[in-house]
Amino acid sequence: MRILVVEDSSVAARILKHMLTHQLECSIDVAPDLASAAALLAKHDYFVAICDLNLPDAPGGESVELVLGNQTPCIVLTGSLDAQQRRRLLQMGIVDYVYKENRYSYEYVVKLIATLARNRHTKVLVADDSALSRKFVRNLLELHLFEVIEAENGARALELLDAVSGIRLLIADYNMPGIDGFELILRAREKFSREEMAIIGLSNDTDETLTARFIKNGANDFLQKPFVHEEFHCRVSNTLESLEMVRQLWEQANLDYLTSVYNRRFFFNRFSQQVPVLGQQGASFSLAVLDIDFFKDVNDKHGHDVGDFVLTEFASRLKQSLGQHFTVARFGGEEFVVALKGLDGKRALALMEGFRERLAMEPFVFGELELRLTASIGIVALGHDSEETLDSLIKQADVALYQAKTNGRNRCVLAE
Ligand SMILES: Nc1nc2c(ncn2[C@@H]2O[C@H](COP(=O)(O)OP(=O)(O)OP(=O)(O)O)[C@@H](O)[C@H]2O)c(=O)[nH]1
Repeated sequence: MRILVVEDSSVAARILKHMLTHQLECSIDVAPDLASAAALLAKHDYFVAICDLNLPDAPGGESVELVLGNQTPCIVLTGSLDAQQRRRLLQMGIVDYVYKENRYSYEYVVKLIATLARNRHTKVLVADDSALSRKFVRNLLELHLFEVIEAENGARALELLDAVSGIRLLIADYNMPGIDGFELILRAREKFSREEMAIIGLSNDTDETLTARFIKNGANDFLQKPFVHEEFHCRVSNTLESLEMVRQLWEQANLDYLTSVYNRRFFFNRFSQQVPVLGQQGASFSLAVLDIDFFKDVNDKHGHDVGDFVLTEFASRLKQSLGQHFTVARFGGEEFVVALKGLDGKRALALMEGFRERLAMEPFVFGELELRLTASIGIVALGHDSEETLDSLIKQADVALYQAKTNGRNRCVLAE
């Protein structure tokens, strides 16, 4: 990521350069005047430019015109701004303006650029029956580099939520024919939790109970139309920041810290209620417990770093070959578990045999080191009309695993 700082004060430019390079992965060019800014813009593509409004050879904000004319997103740095200048800059299409007041101003700039970099990969769905209103919201979102998708009514928004993966924010207008904003939010929340997608409601209705109703229906925030540029962006970025925090908390609670596959807690939450139901239904379900052979030797001979690498690589191979269809978890140490929903014992055994064989053939490479490793695997299938629980299945798979170990390791054993 390359950033242009157009700033005649060498102190301000130095502070910005220091903060940006330390906190973001980027390279910085500094232009102390308009002429050098023009030369740099002609030479490089910039992710964003930070522009001082008054330069010695451009006292009237010409640097902003130059940057925007070059299709580069522009953040304005200024000592002061009157209402007219503010309106003019926003109309010109700057990303934001920041007062050069104290170090927090510079921190704000760094945070804003980090947010812009994230926004490029963030999909936002705008559902509004008014084409004008949709365009206005789209323009504001695109200024902050979001990927925008539009829906002209609630039904279309629901279709798009199904068809397009990874939508992180839904902005829903209240007054829409057919499915209105409330119903859209209720139905969207049936599919997407608060960890997966944030929702902001919009309305030009003056009913003062709307905010509470939107939020009670599952929205994260609400904006009354007409709203100003700054309020819109603050609400959107606060909402997405909370979404990110919730996601991080969820990951800390449910993913294994070393390998990033699911942890024991997630696995039990997902399957302890499902297993008895599947048993009563007579559905096919198997469970495999995997344990790397002689893993202690890896730690003892090559150190914990290599041991950690082996665990991470093992988890990644397991996830790559099975994770798309089945749930892979690390229960602790070098023990992994896979829930094979839809597979009876015979098919589960064939699948795990395939994984075991590939594992044994492909060495683990860590720098100069090449390690040939194998795993022992215990498998159990849920019996028809059984009254099994997840705990009892794990115990049986553990017994099968023990047999695999005592029979010579590097093998799969299916529990009788
Ligand atoms: N590097 C690393 N080692 C771990 C971690 N968790 C557990 N271990 C080590 O894993 C080893 C487990 O070894 P054992 O259970 O004795 O089994 P083994 O050497 O794999 O032998 P078999 O299972 O009988 O083939 C122990 O040395 C633990 O210290 C971890 O997160 N990182």
